[in-house]
Amino acid sequence: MTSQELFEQIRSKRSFLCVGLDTDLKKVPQHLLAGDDPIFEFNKAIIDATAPYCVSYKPNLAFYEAAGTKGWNALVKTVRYLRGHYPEQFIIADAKRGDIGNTSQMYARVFFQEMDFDAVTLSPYMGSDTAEPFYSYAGKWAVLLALTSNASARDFETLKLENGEMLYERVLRTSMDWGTEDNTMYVVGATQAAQLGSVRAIVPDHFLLVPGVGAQGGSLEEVARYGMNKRCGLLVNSSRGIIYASGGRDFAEAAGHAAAQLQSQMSMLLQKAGL
Ligand SMILES: O=c1ccn([C@@H]2O[C@H](COP(=O)(O)O)[C@@H](O)[C@H]2O)c(=O)[nH]1
Repeated sequence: MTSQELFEQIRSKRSFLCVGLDTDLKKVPQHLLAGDDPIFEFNKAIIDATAPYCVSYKPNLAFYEAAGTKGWNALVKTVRYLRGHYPEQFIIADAKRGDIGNTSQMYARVFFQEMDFDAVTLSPYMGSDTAEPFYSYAGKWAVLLALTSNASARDFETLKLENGEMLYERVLRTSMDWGTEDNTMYVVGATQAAQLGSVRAIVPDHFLLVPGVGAQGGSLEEVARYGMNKRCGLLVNSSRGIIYASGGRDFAEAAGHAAAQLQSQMSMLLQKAGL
């Protein structure tokens, strides 16, 4: 998918919502646990309930890997289900990978060839050769961690370098030449909205993946105010706030309701920006 196609999806659905599929067996409603594949059944119900209100899904790999072989199989089925039933959705593997070149080639093959994700999150800190293999797949995206949503982001990401720029700013400046606006996105936490102006000064046209609204307390309005560009340029993720809106039999309906509420706010923000 190109950035223009993603923008067209955002405009037509009046939403820049990315639903996080952080499916934890301990939080899956009791009545699903007796089935053969509770993780997939949970995801399928969440997807069917939320798809009208979002343009993207982001399974976080940790939740699937933690469930072993069953978790991995459920992830494969989830991606296939999305591709088969909702081909317009942009699917992000939140895997935070990145390793020496030949190992990164294997990661790229898993996520882009074996599983057909659109994008993978990467840690850029080992340098350009760790991201390069991901760029050899046409139409696929690298989503580089820039300024993350957690409080300890300040341990390294906001450290000042010798010329006064912060480390995450150097990451943006250096890595913007690794790819293009059609295959590179950056992760910036919603809890870091005050820094979005500096981010946009460096990467005005790139898409940003913004986690941290909902459970982490980030403000959607502030993210839009400081981060939106002329083609929206934002995918705002919410995971727990949507998929665990209810822990009962009505979990999917409640998730649909939570997603619809965010979509309605996003629609107003898009309108306000003239998009
Ligand atoms: O800076 C980051 C990078 C990734 N994440 C991930 O996004 C979701 C957020 O989940 P919520 O339940 O909506 O808080 C989760 O998968 C994180 O690992 C992030 O939060 N911050």
